[in-house]
Amino acid sequence: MPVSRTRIKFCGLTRPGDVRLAVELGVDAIGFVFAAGSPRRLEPGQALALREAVPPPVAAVALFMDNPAEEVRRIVRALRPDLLQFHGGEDETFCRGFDRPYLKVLAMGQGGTEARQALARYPSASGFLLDGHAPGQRGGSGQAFDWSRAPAPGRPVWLAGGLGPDNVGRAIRAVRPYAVDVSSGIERAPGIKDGAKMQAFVEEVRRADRSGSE
Ligand SMILES: O=C(O)c1ccccc1N[C@@H]1O[C@H](COP(=O)(O)O)[C@@H](O)[C@H]1O
Repeated sequence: MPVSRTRIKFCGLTRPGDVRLAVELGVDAIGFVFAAGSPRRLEPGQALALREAVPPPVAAVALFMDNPAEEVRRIVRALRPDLLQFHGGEDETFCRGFDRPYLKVLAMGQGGTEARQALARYPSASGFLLDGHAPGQRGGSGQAFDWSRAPAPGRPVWLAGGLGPDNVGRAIRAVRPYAVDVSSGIERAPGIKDGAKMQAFVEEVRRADRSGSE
């Protein structure tokens, strides 16, 4: 039986060495944060240097949370990301206005969005990223949610929120997502990734993929 491969996205990288290691480990996507107030937010010059360290076919993802359209446009023009990720209250018209495929994030935390209704509001989304925070809160906080509430939208699901080497295997077996996304679970401090945790995360994903095909 063929091994189905769960894609991996590492997010919130701020150092070229972390980007290089992520590429060596074989991750599929690397996320750069432009959300205001985030400790992982990049300045434009820093972001360009990091983006240049992401070779095809690894995807560079630009993450926004209610940023003004003009700022998103400026970053898209300068960085040429492969994919956008919208974490805030952005509507469908906003999300599809930048000529790039995008993921819409659904806040799955307590009191969170009624996921099924939200899915229908974004027909142009390339996929949905399920995060553990409540609506209006920032992501990247390491909060998991009850995976049994994960919807099956018929479009790719990127599972996020509180994942790490210790629970990503269980998460994959519970949700069978297209991709898993991690930030704080592979960090030593916000924006400072930990090489051993990055490697352990990738190994656990591969292990879960192998066990799923047995
Ligand atoms: O990382 C941030 O600071 C951030 C800020 C605003 C919105 C989202 C943010 N992070 C993203 O949230 C998910 C889950 O992160 P975690 O693994 O639970 O720490 C991921 O996509 C982060 O990049």
